[in-house]
Amino acid sequence: MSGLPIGLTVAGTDPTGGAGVFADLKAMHSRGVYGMAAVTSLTAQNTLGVQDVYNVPADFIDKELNSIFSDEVPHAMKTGMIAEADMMAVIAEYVRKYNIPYVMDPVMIATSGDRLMTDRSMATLIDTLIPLANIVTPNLHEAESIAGMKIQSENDLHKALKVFVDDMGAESVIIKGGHLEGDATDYLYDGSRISTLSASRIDTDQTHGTGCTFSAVLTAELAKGRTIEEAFKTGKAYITNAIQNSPGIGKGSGPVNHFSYKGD
Ligand SMILES: Nc1ncnc2c1ncn2[C@@H]1O[C@H](COP(=O)(O)OP(=O)(O)OP(=O)(O)O)[C@@H](O)[C@H]1O
Ligand SMILES: Cc1ncc(COP(=O)(O)O)c(N)n1
Repeated sequence: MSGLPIGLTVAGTDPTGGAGVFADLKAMHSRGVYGMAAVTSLTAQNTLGVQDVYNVPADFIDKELNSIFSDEVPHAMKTGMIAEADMMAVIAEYVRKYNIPYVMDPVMIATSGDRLMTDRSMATLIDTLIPLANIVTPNLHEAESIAGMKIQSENDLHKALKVFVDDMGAESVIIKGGHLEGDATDYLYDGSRISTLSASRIDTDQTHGTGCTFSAVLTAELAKGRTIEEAFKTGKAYITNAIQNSPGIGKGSGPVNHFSYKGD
């Protein structure tokens, strides 16, 4: 039994380290959390886009997770890119069995526009993973696809938040406002109230992996035993700072700075 908090990410790779499991591990490390990673897909991608994807077979993902959980049970976990329904079913078994805090980032389309999840997996995502999640973290487009509605107003946004928790059974949801007009405002709903955190929009295209990084910080904070609300505050402060200090890597939409945030 480790004295160090342990966070697990179950997601795809980005060999340039801006998104996916490598970004998650950096974010967890910088929050003082020991990171573990089970890989769902290998991608050939960079800051310009996704060139190819190689899916890890579901039975091998099962072996990765069995290796981890039979040896040491992490204190919290997240999922990111999960391309296919059979992979989701395998991962859901471990979330159910070990019942550790679980952050579900429903990665569907990369910033570059490339698809990272098949359409036919949507029903499984809704039926098996979302009900197990302590926090679901869709961006605006993912929230529209999952809730099955257009979000064009504050009222729509409130309705969509409620679909995730009241109808689908997640403990809480954060709809991220990276793709809203105006300020970058994120909305948390926990079944009883809606709260928001806002940051001035930073005028930049250096946002590759913001969603992955944000959900990894939430996972790290839950691994330390923090509440959802505390994790949300840290996640928002961390990602705003990380975008502000982006290192300018690559020729396209570059990654954020995983090491610049120095808050508690
Ligand atoms: N230009 C920006 N200025 C300030 N905050 C931003 C900006 N873009 C995104 N964010 C913040 O970053 C976090 C991730 O939000 P976003 O909506 O970009 O998620 P995402 O689309 O899943 O990310 P990704 O780019 O990884 O797909 C949120 O807290 C959001 O408010
Ligand atoms: C392996 C992997 N997981 C997630 C994303 C989404 O991140 P982004 O939308 O910022 O490209 C990605 N590009 N690659």
